[in-house]
Amino acid sequence: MENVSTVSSCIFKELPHLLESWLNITLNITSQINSGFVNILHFFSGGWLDNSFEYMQTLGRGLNMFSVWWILSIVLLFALFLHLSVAHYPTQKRLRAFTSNIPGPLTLPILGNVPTFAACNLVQFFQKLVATTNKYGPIVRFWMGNKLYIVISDAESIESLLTSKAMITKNAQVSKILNGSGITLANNDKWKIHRRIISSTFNGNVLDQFMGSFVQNSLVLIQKLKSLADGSSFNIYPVICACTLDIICETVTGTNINNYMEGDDVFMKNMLRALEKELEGTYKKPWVLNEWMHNRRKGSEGDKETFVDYLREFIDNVVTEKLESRPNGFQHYRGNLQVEYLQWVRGREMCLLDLLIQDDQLSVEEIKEELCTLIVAGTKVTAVTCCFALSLLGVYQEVQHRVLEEQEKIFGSDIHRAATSKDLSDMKYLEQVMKETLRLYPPVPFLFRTIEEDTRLENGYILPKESCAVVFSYMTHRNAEYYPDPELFNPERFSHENHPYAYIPFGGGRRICVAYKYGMMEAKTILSAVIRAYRITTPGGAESLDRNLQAGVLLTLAKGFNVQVLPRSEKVVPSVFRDG
Ligand code: HEM
Repeated sequence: MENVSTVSSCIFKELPHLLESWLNITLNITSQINSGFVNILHFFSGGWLDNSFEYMQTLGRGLNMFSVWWILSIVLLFALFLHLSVAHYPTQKRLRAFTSNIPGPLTLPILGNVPTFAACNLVQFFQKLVATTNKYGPIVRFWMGNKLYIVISDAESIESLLTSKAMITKNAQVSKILNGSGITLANNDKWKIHRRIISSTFNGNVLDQFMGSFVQNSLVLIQKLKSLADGSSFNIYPVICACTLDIICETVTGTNINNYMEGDDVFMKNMLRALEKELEGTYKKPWVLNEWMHNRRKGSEGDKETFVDYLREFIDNVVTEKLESRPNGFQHYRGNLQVEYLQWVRGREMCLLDLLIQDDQLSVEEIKEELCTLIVAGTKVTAVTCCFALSLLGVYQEVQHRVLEEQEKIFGSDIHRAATSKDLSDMKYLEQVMKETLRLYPPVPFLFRTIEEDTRLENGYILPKESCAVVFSYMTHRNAEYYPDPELFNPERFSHENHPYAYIPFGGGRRICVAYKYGMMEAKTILSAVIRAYRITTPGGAESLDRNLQAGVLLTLAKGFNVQVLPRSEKVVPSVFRDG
């Protein structure tokens, strides 16, 4: 009885919000009634509804199917409303009490702000989120169903959040999306141990050894671009992504995935598609947070499944081969063979897998899990970084010219010489260009954290336990307080110090990107090779970037990274490839 009265008083309070949101949702249901809604019902029912509809159609001869949909939708919504009101009311009440002073858009009970975003594609979603954050300020709350998200974009709050010892848990939703538990997703104790091991393997000496792979695969990229360099516009993202995939597979497992797949590009295609739309799923369908729903949904995600299956198969085979080809065979793994193993490995080019085996702290399964994680975490994000940088250089020709001048100064007459790690450290201006690119377009625009205990921020707001904090780095990076004239692409702006948490393209605190040095070196090597060989132009100009920004797990461009590429001169294309 008490529940019923508190629920009704809550509804009364929210009545104005309800009316506004109901209008939104009505429009949505109407527009999607013949496609999305049928799919959802079919998904829930596992097929029985198909038969029932045929039966209903017969029964309802003369009855308009549209009204049958309406009746069904109202009954379902009402049942859902009742169930969620009763089941989640105590938690909701607590969360609302804590966040009543946090600004945010009007919400509908049960659905919260879902209707605001439900009809959006990823570009519109991103634009709405930016507009809402601009309107409400550096801390904004959103209700997505019964889940509370608090979006934060000021450096002080971000610092207290990311450096907090209590809050290192990544959001459960992201874990479900990636279906994994490597260090990107693992929490607490497991994360601490694995993080320490992986970080120690990405040291300076090892990164120097990876230069060979960075350079070699960049040359393959230059060769691939040759057939596309006729001045016509094309999407450079898949070509760059193939390069970063080769690099990461080679440096992590010691095997070139292209050779392994023998030219089968299904893996690559699935990888480009996989995970792209995941965030859209999260904000449009908050019910995927539910364990049972998630398990039912898994089967329908063909691209992701295929990609992860391929990757796991690749890693299984590579690891088994590696262990079997070691001097004393697989059965001696975890024995005291480090010295002997090290001597064997030293005669060859080292990869991360060698180092993890040598380190002897992770089990074979754990090693496989981490390799998979690193490949997923490291491929697209570096490709997106390179693509944004090339697109910006294509817009700002004078900046591109300065980058080329710096390259010519470093490489002199031997412009095709393989870059070394010393060359990379001399590329100061290119580094500024990359930093400015990552400021304007951070490839990971959101960092999700589950709040495990009530936490007061510097500005007095409280992040309540069980809510999800979202660091919106894109907005932080475009805050005029930290970056005067923030929309301007100005590589020189990095000459002075700023608040450390006002620049977070690699995250920050304890979960800062474990491979940011690797990522910077790899991207620099690729960009240096491309700029030495080709002149880039971005046909749509700067507006074509901002207009098409879309936020999934990564920040990308909805219509692709379209550029025009022309060889600088015959002499600039490496001679080994001239007749290729
Ligand atoms: C320019 C390229 C890159 C950018 C912008 C980038 C960005 C990021 C960001 C923002 C995070 C933090 C996510 C969070 O706090 O929720 C992160 C974490 C991570 N990144 Fe990167 N990354 C890059 C390259 C790479 C590469 C090449 C690898 C693999 C070789 C990699 C592996 C990881 C891993 C494993 C984590 C999880 C660390 C943890 O949770 O302890 N990243 N990255």
